Amino acid sequence: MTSTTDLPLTVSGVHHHYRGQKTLNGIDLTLQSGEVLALLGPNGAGKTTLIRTIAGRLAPRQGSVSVLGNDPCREQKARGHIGLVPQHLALYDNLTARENLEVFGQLFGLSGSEAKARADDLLSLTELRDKASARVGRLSGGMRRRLNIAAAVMHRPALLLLDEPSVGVDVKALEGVVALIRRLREEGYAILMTTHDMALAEAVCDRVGILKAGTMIAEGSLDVLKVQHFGRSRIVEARFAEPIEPGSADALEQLGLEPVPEDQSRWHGLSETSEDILNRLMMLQDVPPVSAVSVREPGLADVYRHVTHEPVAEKAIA
Ligand SMILES: Nc1ncnc2c1ncn2[C@@H]1O[C@H](COP(=O)(O)OP(=O)(O)OP(=O)(O)O)[C@@H](O)[C@H]1O
Repeated sequence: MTSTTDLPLTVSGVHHHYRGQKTLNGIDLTLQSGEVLALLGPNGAGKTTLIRTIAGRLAPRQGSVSVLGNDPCREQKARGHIGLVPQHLALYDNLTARENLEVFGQLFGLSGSEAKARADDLLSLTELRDKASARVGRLSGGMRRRLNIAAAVMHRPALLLLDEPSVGVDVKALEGVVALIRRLREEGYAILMTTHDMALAEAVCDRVGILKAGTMIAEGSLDVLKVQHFGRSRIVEARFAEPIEPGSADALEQLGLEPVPEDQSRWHGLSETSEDILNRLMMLQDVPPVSAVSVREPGLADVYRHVTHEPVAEKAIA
């Protein structure tokens, strides 16, 4: 059996509150080396509070956090096992990419020559070699995000915490961030990231945790969560030419459909045998014309909507 001392992260019964308002309500979590866990949840769910607690920036009111057997709040040694990339990037804009990495290396206790060698390796890993001498202020959002991730692993921590790694990164540049997270996972980093971006989470995570009002309401691999919440059913979705008026909603609800929370012209429901529902949908009168229908396997966005009863963020897909 793996003990707490071997694991990059063990969170046990963590509670936190701000001025009497509960923000974390008994969180349990473990993370193995080479595993990526995406922490999802609506605004204010407690994701950043949990990341800050794990990083040792906030003390839990109750419960404990262990990083390779050390408490990040009390033991400096634990902080040496953690790399943190905050949502708002922490880089020196007037220094070059290479200089930034070297400065971070020295802050983490590497010697000058160690920091140089490690910066070289990480410039290659992040595909920023040709930008090594460029000032950070001149780099794109995606490049800066990759560089900040590199800075956070200069000292080879066991645990990497990424708070909203897609912020400031456009859709195309996100591929570079995805590739980097995958490479770091292959190198054995345990990675915990918060995100609102379902596509990013689906692309890189081994497990998902969904927080709502400080409670972990779902946790597991995406495959397990899909079976738990949808069994063998698939998602049937109809897109209408116009939003549905209240008077037409009954007919759709009788088919077992409900509006997609973030888009009232899309209605969806679960079905094991989709043909029947599709035929009945086409026969409906007094509803606007159907412009598209689809039948698909549930994805992370569907699991998220199902357990949180909240819309998925705009940028997310499906
Ligand atoms: N410094 C603070 N003082 C008081 N309340 C706070 C503080 N920081 C966060 N909170 C509250 O704690 C709760 C959890 O906030 P947190 O930032 O952890 O959520 P989040 O899931 O990261 O949200 P988002 O997705 O919007 O970043 C919220 O109700 C928030 O208002």
